[in-house]
Amino acid sequence: MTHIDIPTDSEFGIDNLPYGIFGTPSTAARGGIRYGDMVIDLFVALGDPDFASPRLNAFMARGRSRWVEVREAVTDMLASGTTPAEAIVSVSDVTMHLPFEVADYVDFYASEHHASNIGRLFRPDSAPLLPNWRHLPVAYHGRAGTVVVSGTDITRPRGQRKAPDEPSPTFGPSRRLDIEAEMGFVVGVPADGPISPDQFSEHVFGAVIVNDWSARDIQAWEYVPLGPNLGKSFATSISPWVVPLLALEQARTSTPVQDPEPLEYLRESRSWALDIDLTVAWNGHVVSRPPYSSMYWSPAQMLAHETSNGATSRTGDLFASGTISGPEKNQRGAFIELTWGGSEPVNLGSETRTFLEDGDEVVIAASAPGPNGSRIGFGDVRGHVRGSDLHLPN
Ligand SMILES: O=C(O)/C=C/C(=O)CC(=O)CC(=O)O
Ligand SMILES: [Ca+2]
Ligand SMILES: [Mg+2]
Repeated sequence: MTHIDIPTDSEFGIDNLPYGIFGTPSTAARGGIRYGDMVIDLFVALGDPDFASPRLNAFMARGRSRWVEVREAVTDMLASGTTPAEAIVSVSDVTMHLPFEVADYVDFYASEHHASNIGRLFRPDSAPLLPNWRHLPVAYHGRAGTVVVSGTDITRPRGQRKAPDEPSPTFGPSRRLDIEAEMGFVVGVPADGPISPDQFSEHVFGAVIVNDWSARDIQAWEYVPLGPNLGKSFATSISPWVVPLLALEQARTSTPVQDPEPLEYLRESRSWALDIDLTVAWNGHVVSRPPYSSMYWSPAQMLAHETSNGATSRTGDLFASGTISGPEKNQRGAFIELTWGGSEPVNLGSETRTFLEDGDEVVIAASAPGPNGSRIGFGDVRGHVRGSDLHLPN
């Protein structure tokens, strides 16, 4: 039995306890909880076979009463110094894996600042926000099978690109590869129909950071009228630690005033808007600090909308917020906004950038307020851009 000491200001303290899938050179991938700079092997510590699995899906499907039970058992174990020594692994000795099998992946567009900026850049001749935007959380279906864990290299996608001044498209590596800093939410308990905003915490297990890589040249040419496809489907990265909703009580806040008042099925009795601060670092330089609290639609409203037509939900369904951009320039969560379509390069020390170059690395980190002045860390999601090495079709 071991008492684990961690720094009092750790973002992975007793009030956080996020879940992930870790492996070591001697153990296969399985479920663990992060505490300070340690990972607690939950299969060894609790003997629960759900944690012998290389994905969290079985545990996530158990539901809220089991989530509370395990959280309490781990909290008691850590507080009483009774963690079995053989269940404690240093984070520096583990490889983190994709935490859950992604069932479906839907990406929203819930930031008014992002939607207005993108509207101006993509559709300069129309009003920046389309007429539906304040009535429903706009979204598109992404590609679940290309959601990857933080640390996975991102190969520059190829595709059809056509700038407005080019007479016809060409095929080749994207010249405008971008990021999107977002938060994602994962469904634990399936549903056979609508999930009202007030049922959110019965179904949603937790949250991760998302980087929705986007090839703006491919996207701009392909997206009319059906929305993004190959410009985004090549990869979406998520952080390895799933912060349970149970750790986010102190982070709950309210959305900005929603005017017009949303239709009844989108109304929350207490909002699931969350106060989460993100940072975006490009080759080690922090270029943006997007505030999640500025999002117009809450995650409970997004899930309510996505299921409002009667569609079923599955364990592992991932839905992301959409790019998080605040009102200020240094709060924009995509480089296309930060550099205003590539016309205002950002400084990275001795270099400048508009879009991503091969070899670049992007790290998005996030944290939220916890009890008694503590911070709840999400860790980070990182990705390194590799040159395109796919064959060109003839
Ligand atoms: O407005 C458009 O045509 C496209 C918007 C996006 O690229 C946004 C998207 O993926 C959703 C988001 O991240 O907000
Ligand atoms: Ca996106
Ligand atoms: Mg993507």
